[in-house]
Amino acid sequence: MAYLELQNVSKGYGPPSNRYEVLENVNLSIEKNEFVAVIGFSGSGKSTLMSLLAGLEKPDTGKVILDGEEVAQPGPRLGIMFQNYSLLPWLSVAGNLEIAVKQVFPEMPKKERAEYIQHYIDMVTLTNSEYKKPAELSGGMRQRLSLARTLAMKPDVLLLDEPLSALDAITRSVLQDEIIRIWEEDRRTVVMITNDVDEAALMADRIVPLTPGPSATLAHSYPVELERPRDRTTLNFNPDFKKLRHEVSGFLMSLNEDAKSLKFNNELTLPDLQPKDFRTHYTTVG
Ligand SMILES: Nc1ncnc2c1ncn2[C@@H]1O[C@H](COP(=O)(O)OP(=O)(O)OP(=O)(O)O)[C@@H](O)[C@H]1O
Repeated sequence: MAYLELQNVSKGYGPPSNRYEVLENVNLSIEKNEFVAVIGFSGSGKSTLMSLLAGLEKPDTGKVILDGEEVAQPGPRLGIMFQNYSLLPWLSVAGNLEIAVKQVFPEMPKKERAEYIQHYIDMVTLTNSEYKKPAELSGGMRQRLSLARTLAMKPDVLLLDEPLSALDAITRSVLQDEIIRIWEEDRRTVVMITNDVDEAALMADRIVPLTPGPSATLAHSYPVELERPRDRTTLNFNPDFKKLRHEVSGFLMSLNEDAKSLKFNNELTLPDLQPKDFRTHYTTVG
């Protein structure tokens, strides 16, 4: 039996007269300890998919199942890292971590908690920024803090919504390795959204494209059968990696073409009416 599952999930927004169907009939089965990368276009419904997995949104139809039980609300087993960071603005870097750690590990002694928090601050290279508030951090620093907070809570399932998108290439590589290390050591289950095929192939066991919206759905999976540990420096020369990248990118490009032609076909045809020349019908007053 799958560990985490989306069963025929559909979700839309708006009243029936003006409904926007974001996701339609989405099915996904994830094994325990699996690392799945979902890749898709902007606005296709990736964050909506994450919110459904996290129990923050309810599907209109279908079910989300974790470990045999329906996910009805958010809980500590499902840790989501949002794209918009959702940090508490009145708390420092350390404070944002502390409130999360206290919530999940209320019994942890104070000294151990301080060390634990420092470990995560160092991991995401925010050392010496412990007392800064979120408003004093750059976008990338906020993203790293948000990642540290999600990782420190040690949820069974890590739901990462484009966790590394705002980072420079070097920090991005460091944190990619860190996420892989945590996933391997702690044997978590990970669902990560990314728009980067190379990142997905480097990190995941499986890549699942999301088709463009409206009514987006998950396409067939691409298993990533590259040996671990994966070395980013040699991966570019690996024929299996090149083949996978070519296949996934080609599929995404074909989806994009389909989406464009869909939009073209959806263009409104206006009625063939000629405007009346009002001057010939009405005389002006005065
Ligand atoms: N609460 C909401 N109410 C109404 N429409 C919504 C709501 N949340 C999302 N949408 C719409 O659903 C669609 C998908 O949004 P979503 O944020 O899930 O996409 P995304 O793939 O994560 O986008 P991006 O890549 O730009 O972050 C968009 O058209 C968006 O406007």
